[in-house]
Amino acid sequence: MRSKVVCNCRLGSKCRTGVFISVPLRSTFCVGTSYILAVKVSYIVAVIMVDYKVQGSFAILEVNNPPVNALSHAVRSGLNDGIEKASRDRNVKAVIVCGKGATFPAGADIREFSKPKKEPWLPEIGHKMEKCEKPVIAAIHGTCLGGGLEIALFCHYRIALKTARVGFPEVQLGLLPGAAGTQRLPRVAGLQVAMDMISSGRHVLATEAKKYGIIDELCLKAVKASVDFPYEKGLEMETEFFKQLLGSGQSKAQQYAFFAERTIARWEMPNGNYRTAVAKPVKSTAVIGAGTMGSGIVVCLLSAGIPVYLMEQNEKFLNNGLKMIKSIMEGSVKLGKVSPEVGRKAATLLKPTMNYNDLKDVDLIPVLVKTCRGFLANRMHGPFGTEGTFLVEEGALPSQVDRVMEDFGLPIGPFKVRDLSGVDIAYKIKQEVAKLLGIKTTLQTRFMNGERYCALNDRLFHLGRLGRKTGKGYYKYEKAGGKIATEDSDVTDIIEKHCKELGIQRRQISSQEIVERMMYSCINEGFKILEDGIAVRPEDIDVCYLYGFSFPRYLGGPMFYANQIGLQRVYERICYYHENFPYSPHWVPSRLLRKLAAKSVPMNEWMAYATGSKL
Ligand SMILES: CCCCCCCCCCCCC[C@H](O)CC(=O)SCCNC(=O)CCNC(=O)[C@H](O)C(C)(C)COP(=O)(O)OP(=O)(O)OC[C@H]1O[C@@H](n2cnc3c(N)ncnc32)[C@H](O)[C@@H]1OP(=O)(O)O
Repeated sequence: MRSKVVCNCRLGSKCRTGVFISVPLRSTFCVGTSYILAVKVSYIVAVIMVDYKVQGSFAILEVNNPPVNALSHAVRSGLNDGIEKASRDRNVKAVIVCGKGATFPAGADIREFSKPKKEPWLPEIGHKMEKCEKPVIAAIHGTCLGGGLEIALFCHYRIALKTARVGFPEVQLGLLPGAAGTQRLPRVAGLQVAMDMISSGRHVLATEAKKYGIIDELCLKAVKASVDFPYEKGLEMETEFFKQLLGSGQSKAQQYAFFAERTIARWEMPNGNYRTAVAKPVKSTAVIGAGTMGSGIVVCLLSAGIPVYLMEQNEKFLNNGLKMIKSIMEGSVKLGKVSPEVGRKAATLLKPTMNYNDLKDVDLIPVLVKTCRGFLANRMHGPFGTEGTFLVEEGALPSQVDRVMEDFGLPIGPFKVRDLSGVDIAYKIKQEVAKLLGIKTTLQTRFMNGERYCALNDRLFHLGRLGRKTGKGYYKYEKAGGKIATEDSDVTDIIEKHCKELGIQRRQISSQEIVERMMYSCINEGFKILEDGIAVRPEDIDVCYLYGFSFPRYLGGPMFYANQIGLQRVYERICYYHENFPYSPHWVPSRLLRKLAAKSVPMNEWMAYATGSKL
């Protein structure tokens, strides 16, 4: 006589599933519940992530791997077993593949990319589905992405909810679809649609996707193979390209960026955290100051459909700000960043004023903090800007520095940025510091408060070269307010005159030195920021750079970039520059970096050394 089995699923003794898995010393679970059998003893006994059910003459393979049903090894094994079982079962006439909960599988399990690879592979499972003599139907809802879409493309039929989204976002991870997507999508949707979907990834603007040169090229080659070669050969080529990309630093950085964005959302503060925080409705706002930053904030608020007062004391500045906002909003509509409707509505939501009384009932006034050292982004970017100017003083030209940094991956070089934000802004910030220190600078000043000082920017300011707005700054422009930067021999003359007056011997400066001095100086500051507890993890800094400075995603962020270079190397170069430039405090090596470099600490353990005890 069989003893009665009590199942540990939600139904307990009422469970009538009849197929059980025993977990030694612990429990018994039925197959087909929504439970994932992961036993928290020293080993995992069984993991079921595809529920197999037969309803009438349909076998249902329901992927059950919350939250996004990623195609982990356990899911792949479940799908593989499921399709074999359904093929054998005489009562089954058709097979449905679907996802439980929020979505159809949203792709391969990205976390597994950095682990030892385990069969069965997706293409193998897909081919089993395709060869199955019974119709296999993908029932799609939610986000059917990457490997999920590839599975769907292997099925004989695809049905989807109207609200479902499909796509190949691999490009955002520095990859291409690796389970026949590049071969099957063109056959289903045509070459043009396939190329567009694969190279844009749908989640990125096409303009950004263009930056992923190598991926574009491999995507193109793989998709082209779908027309030039038989399916098997095309598949072989796709696998080869996928492996190449998976091993690339670019893909690793993009995978890191994906998880970093999610990690930083789990913030903790002394008074609460991301779970306990409650959003307050914001119905009206005000921004004080119609300069570049204020106008930028207004644009963000208007794009989110929030009414905003723009407050300025000076009418001319107010009108300039309004013009700038109008032009940015129009540009955003043109680029498809905001819808034409939002663009039209923006005009009604924006209320210019010169009267503080208008602001008395608004819910929110963003505060622009004016501190010289800054908190995170500005503090790290300080050395970056300073080193740029020093490089020019020593022998580089602004256009050379910009070109090198743009080649490195920045969307716009530091001197073009300075022309954009205004040479006068940089000048006034320096003057405020000098005033605080009780120092009066001249064009001959080389040290301020014991630190190296470069007065080149001051020279441009005094010559009225304030940047784009005056039609000339570090570059010349087609007109005041123009956007086309052209090298200007007058700037070279100004730099040479400056060096001659101060007795500075100019020298050839290599691209490597430019990248190192620009990047390592701000990375060093980044480690000091971690040391000071201003950022709680390197991901905070990296995401700040990805969004705040459009740092190239394929480098992950400055801290990830440092990790990829190797902390030992970065530390050595910082020490070298510290020796050569002892009057620049940003080259004093971070203690945290020294410790991490000496012990080769992996990035996910850095913060254990930042808390003081190990420092
Ligand atoms: C060397 C030998 C090699 C041999 C190779 C030969 C065989 C080749 C086989 C290759 C197979 C390739 C298959 C395929 O082509 C490649 C891929 O599929 S890559 C993955 C593509 N998919 C994606 O990039 C989707 C990423 N996810 C999202 O965009 C979003 O998460 C979402 C699905 C739109 C949902 O968004 P939200 O609702 O906002 O939820 P979150 O984003 O917050 O996510 C919730 C939670 O889930 C985690 N997560 C999401 N997606 C994945 C994933 N694909 N893998 C792992 N984890 C994922 C996310 O991190 C969140 O968790 P948290 O980080 O908060 O803990």
